[in-house]
Amino acid sequence: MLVFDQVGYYYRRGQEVVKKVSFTIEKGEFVSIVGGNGSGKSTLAKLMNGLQLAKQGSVVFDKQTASDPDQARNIRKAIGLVFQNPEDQFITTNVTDEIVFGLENIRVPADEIAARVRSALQAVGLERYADAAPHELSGGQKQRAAVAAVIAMRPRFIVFDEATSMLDPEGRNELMQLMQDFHKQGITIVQITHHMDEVLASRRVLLLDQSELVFDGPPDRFFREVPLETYGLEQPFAVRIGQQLGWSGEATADWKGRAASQWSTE
Ligand SMILES: Nc1ncnc2c1ncn2[C@@H]1O[C@H](COP(=O)(O)OP(=O)(O)OP(=O)(O)O)[C@@H](O)[C@H]1O
Repeated sequence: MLVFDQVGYYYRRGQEVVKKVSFTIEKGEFVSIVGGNGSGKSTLAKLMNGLQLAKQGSVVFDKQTASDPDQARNIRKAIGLVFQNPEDQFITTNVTDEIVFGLENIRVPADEIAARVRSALQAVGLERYADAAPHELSGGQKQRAAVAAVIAMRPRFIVFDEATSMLDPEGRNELMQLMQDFHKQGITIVQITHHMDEVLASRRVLLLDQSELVFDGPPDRFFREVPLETYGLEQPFAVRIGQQLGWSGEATADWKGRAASQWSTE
């Protein structure tokens, strides 16, 4: 569905920030992308939806090639991006206008817009905040408004780029729950995260290190095989607590399972 083939990218010639990265993400997957600071995760997110174009290799989504400007427009419509700071995403002065702006941009017919706004607000639980200004919202609500603007465009695929990182625990939980809900509805989810607890909600982990893809596999293998500290990553909270309390690997594994089931779709 989304195919990266030997993708390379640099902002300045000679300083590659994505090096020969290849992977395929199938429809309906829930994937985490992790890696240390500056390893190239955000650049990868922008390459996914055609915001940036590969300098080497190719990015193809459902037979649309990102290097073709017309096809890139289709990719941008199909793949939504949610960023770290919802403040950066607000362009208008209230929640409804924000959603409408995106819909007009992709030329949704005028008679369809009101219904799309309603269902997007409902999806994120912000029906009562349709007329609110961004400063009237909490951090979590702002991020949910940003998600509403993306979901209203009916994307088939959403990339969350450290979207939980500025939220308090309640806001994080709400956003993780939304990701799970969208995933259940068949939307492909990619989350970029520094929180290893959040990785447990996904089914597959891609690890970037110094611009290269160095691991691609399920979370249980990731936590078993990858020396996280080497890559500037921390063990999930439950695992750290288990270690500090001197629990056995078995007990820790059990806690990992319980932490995962918090967000599990099964
Ligand atoms: N607009 C830009 N112009 C020049 N260099 C950039 C630009 N954006 C990112 N970089 C550089 O590209 C490299 C990869 O950055 P990127 O933001 O993709 O990494 P990241 O893994 O998302 O980092 P973090 O976890 O810190 O957000 C870094 O060295 C960064 O400084």
